[in-house]
Amino acid sequence: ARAMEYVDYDWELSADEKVMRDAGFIEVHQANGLIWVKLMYGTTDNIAGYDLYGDLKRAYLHPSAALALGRAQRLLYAQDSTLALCVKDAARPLRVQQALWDALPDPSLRGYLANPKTGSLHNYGIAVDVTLVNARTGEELDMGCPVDTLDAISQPRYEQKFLKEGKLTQQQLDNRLLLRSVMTQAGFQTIPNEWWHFQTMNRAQAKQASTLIP
Ligand SMILES: C[C@@H](N)C(=O)N[C@H](C)C(=O)O
Ligand SMILES: [Zn+2]
Repeated sequence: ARAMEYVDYDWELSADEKVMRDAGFIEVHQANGLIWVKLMYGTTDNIAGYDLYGDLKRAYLHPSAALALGRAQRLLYAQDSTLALCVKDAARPLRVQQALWDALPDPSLRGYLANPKTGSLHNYGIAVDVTLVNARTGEELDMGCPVDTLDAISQPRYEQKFLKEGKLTQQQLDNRLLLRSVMTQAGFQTIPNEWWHFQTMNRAQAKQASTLIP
């Protein structure tokens, strides 16, 4: 056997990525290479206002969510090949969940974030925050508000009301509905508070099936 076959590529992975890989998580581009990834907590443009990820640059998910995301991208491509999914967050270490919780300006906003005491499905690699982009340029479609807008305008349960009040346009709602359609057909569940958040199982199932990333 040639020496190259024994090269260990661990040095390419950050400490978080090694933990995620050892937990059996899959990097989303292995599920589908057309998916865009722009991890919002790896920039300063997020609800905490600082970079929470450092050298964690790639998006990982538990296989149930990674494979479903690959299916969603294929469904989207079949429907409109000019669009692509864009992952804004995927597996998220628990310490980042705590940092987000601590950075929330107002306790009344905690409906938009899972309590780190119980853990988020993101901490198990079971949840993904995702939007639609132009497949060529990566420009995000108008969903009526950006991902992680901590306001009622983000909540799918109020969309019809906001449409009637003129606070959401039909095009913005159609964009959300297209995203929701491909994600749910692919096997994801929605939540009532956030148009961008999707998950493949509940917390009890996640505790059985997956690993909490510390
Ligand atoms: C903060 C937002 N991106 C998010 O992920 N919220 C859900 C509810 C979570 O923390 O699991
Ligand atoms: Zn989420």
